[in-house]
Amino acid sequence: MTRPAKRARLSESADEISMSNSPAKEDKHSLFTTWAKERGVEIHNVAPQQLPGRGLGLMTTAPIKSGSRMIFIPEKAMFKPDTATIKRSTLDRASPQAKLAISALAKFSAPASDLRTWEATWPTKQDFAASMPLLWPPELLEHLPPAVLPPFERQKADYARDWEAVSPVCEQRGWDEVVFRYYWCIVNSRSFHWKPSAGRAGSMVLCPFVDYMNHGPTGSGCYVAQNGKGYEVTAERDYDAGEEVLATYGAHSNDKLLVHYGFICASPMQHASPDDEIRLDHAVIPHLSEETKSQLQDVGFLGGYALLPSEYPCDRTDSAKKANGCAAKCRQPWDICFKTQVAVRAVLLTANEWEYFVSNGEDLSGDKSAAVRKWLQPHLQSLRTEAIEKQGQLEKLGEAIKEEHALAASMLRERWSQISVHLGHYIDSDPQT
Ligand SMILES: C[S@@+](CC[C@H](N)C(=O)[O-])C[C@H]1O[C@@H](n2cnc3c(N)ncnc32)[C@H](O)[C@@H]1O
Repeated sequence: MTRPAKRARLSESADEISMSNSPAKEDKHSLFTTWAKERGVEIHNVAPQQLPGRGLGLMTTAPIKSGSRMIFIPEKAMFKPDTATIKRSTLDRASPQAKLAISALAKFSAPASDLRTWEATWPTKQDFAASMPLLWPPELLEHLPPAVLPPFERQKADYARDWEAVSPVCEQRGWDEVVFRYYWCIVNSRSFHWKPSAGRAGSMVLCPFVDYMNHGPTGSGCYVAQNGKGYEVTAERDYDAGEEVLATYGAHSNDKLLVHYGFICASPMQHASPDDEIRLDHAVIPHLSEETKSQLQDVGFLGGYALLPSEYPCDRTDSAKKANGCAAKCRQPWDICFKTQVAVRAVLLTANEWEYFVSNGEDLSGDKSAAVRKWLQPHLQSLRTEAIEKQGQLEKLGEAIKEEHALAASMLRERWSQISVHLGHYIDSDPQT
């Protein structure tokens, strides 16, 4: 996973911390590690470290065997929504995220709170302003790829609803929106869902120390699971000392990671994340007739079109796989998904032929893949051209824009580049060769 070099947190210089490099230094991360252990958090052979392109992350400090426990967070160490704050503020009906964010604001920001030892290790408001589209100015938002817009609009609506719910209590307590939004972003990027047993209600919680873990694609190298007593992180493979331990936040495409977490993963042609996809709705749907759209709607196949990395055995050596964070299988070539196959066949085939394909996944009379590819070609080429133009615009914008938005411009450029590269590969490749 590569990120632009500027991604080091704005809030701390790269040499300010590096626990594994200088374990004796009593910096805020050492203090927090001790604080967490005093609350029952078990930490085995991992420590936080500043990493280029991704803020802080967890590194192994010694070899770790597959199946061993790396971290354990007991329930008593978790930060939960504060019932008293919620009742006093009559927020019982607010969303789980609003409840946890307002509780964190009330408890972490209290002057004498010992939670400040934990808070000191978090990103700052400037870090979120640099990375989260929710906080970007319009001149950056106008360059969001179309596939980013639906999750982005949903997030904006969620935030607006939460702010509306909590604003009376914030006004009463003298907290402004900037402060609330900070804790909302913390909850958004660092919370877990805790449900210890079937009989007990679940809630969103913050978990100390494990919140240092960065994301890797599905199958990245550890299991994060809850048992009745707490959250446990176990090694999914053997680790050498000095490797980053990644957790999977979910099988998210880069479009979703950008909106929810403010970063994207690298997506090289042959070693892309198995979770990534290039959405094609914007390129395909405007070219479907109303009749075709309604035909697709009836079978639940209208929209959700994508170019996906397909599986092939990775040709890297085991050590290169490990070093590059490859999943067990790497992906190539990128190909259109089944829904796209169905949508284009709805344009090209008779009703009988189309229904046969929908039910059987193969063509009734001869393979129609070449015709599907031919129909798609000009539409995907337009999206590819848009992606190439966007990269040029973002390069210029990156030079002209304020320093604090350079990271955003560079992430957007990278995403448009991934779109143009994968589309180009599909458009230019000949499936017969
Ligand atoms: C749970 S925190 C992980 C710790 C965080 N890196 C820090 O400095 O505190 C989640 C945030 O880490 C960053 N992050 C996580 N995985 C990443 C990755 N693979 N590449 C770049 N940034 C990542 C994003 O800013 C994300 O919102």
